[in-house]
Amino acid sequence: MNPRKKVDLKLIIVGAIGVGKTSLLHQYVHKTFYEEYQTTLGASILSKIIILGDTTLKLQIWDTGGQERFRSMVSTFYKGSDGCILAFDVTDLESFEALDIWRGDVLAKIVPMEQSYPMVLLGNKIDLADRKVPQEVAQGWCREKDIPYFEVSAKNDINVVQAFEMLASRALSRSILENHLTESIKLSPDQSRSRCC
Ligand SMILES: Nc1nc2c(ncn2[C@@H]2O[C@H](COP(=O)(O)OP(=O)(O)OP(=O)(O)O)[C@@H](O)[C@H]2O)c(=O)[nH]1
Repeated sequence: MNPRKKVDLKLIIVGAIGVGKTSLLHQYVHKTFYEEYQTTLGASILSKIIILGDTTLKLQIWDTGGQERFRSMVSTFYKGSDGCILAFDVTDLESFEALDIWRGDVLAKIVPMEQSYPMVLLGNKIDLADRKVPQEVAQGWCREKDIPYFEVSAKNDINVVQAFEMLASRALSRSILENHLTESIKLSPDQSRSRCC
């Protein structure tokens, strides 16, 4: 039997203050949820190992604070990431309206292959009654950008695993493609020599 391939991926979770980024990550990694709110100062990292097909993936997930005063500082953590979870709170219209800015900040740090950089959008807190952002509006935003959309609840553990693992799977495909391209570039000088001599 072939041993499983091992791949390390760096993922980030980004969005406005208080939308539930830390809660989503804790629900995904530790299956826990805390009602009390403790803002993230800068960034923190959690890891999780998962198996996708014939690959063991070590996910290193960077949780970034959504406070405006940290925006420029946290954007330095986006570099080298393999994929991004954008999050907003379905009961907080401002957090949805800020998504273009968060997305722009992330893409500004991603080189090369910006076009294929994997993102997913999570509309969190769907367990609450006072929704302000209709599902169709969020779906429309995603359709334009070709980003998958998940309605989630960190509190009730709705769709959390599905969303993280969709991103992990897309990030893995992109990383395989990038490695493949890098290998072909490394090979090409020898190949051209063997052709001419
Ligand atoms: N009802 C409900 N509350 C949630 C949910 N997710 C998070 N919360 C609450 O929302 C508050 C903020 O959650 P955090 O996970 O700290 O939010 P954050 O986006 O990491 O916040 P910053 O680090 O300040 O940017 C906390 O009181 C959480 O308990 C959810 O799915 N449903």
